[in-house]
Amino acid sequence: MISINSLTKRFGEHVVVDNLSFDVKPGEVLGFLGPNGAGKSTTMKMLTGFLTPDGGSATVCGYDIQTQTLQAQREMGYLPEGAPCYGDMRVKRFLEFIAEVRGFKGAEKQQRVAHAVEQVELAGVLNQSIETLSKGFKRRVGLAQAILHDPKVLILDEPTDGLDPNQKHQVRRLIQQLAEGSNKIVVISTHILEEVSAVCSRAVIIGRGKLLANGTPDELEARSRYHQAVTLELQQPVDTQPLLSLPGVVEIEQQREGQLLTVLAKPGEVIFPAVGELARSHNWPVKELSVERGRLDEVFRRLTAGEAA
Ligand SMILES: Nc1ncnc2c1ncn2[C@@H]1O[C@H](COP(=O)(O)OP(=O)(O)OP(=O)(O)O)[C@@H](O)[C@H]1O
Repeated sequence: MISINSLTKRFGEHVVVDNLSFDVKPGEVLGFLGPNGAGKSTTMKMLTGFLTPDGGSATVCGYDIQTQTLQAQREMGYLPEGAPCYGDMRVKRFLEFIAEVRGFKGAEKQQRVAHAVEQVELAGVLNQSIETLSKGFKRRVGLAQAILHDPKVLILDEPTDGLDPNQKHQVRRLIQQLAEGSNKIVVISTHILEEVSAVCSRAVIIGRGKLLANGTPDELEARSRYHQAVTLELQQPVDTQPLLSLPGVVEIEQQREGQLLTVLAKPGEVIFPAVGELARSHNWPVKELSVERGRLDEVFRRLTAGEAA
């Protein structure tokens, strides 16, 4: 369990993390979202004991990160933003070094390194120096050092940043595998909203260091103006006036010269059956009719509008 209570950080006059509180429970993959400069990395650095808060507190698996830093760090794996340092080290030696720092020796050290190498598929580059690796492989090395000691909590700062779509997919699959069936906690910071839908069980959105939203992807999507919106793909445009007369319909958006209609519902209203019935009774040339869960990107943009630092 992670518990963050009124965490605050200032750089000079600038309040970067502002009275931030939230919890993460075992088994959760938390997406930590916010625009550039929102304070995500700073929060993660405080949570992992690399930066001292100016106010508030955080506990990881019951250990206070300021007064029981080493115990808390033992429970955590941390992938900082960017690439791992020690660029001139070979991958295998770097991982052995991290295993030694984590207190492993002899056969267990070798076994830990081998297991992490297998999990993130690094076998092909073990004897290559880190600085000569591609960005994707550097991220994998970072992930391998974070999971070496099989921590209960993984803190990953933009784990897929700069990766190509295949590598993004692989890293997301790895995060899912790590979280699946275990009671681990994974916290990933990201600006990529598809990542939240793909891997996260909950998302926290911050802006200027303040909490703006905390909910499951479904709950956040339900806050979208497109929640329960009905999309009609038509062979030719139709008179949309009858749609606007339906109770529960608030607005219609038209694209492709009227051949794609998005019918927006009033909050709390379900309009799909009525829209379907209206299309049928008017014999509209409908190619496709679908209902939306909501758009996370629109919720994110609305919540964080004007929040970019
Ligand atoms: N050591 C520091 N000294 C002064 N200001 C800092 C320091 N570290 C971060 N900041 C400032 O704090 C703010 C938050 O930075 P942080 O890196 O936490 O944001 P972020 O949400 O992780 O952003 P991004 O998505 O761009 O990585 C920014 O305005 C940044 O310039």
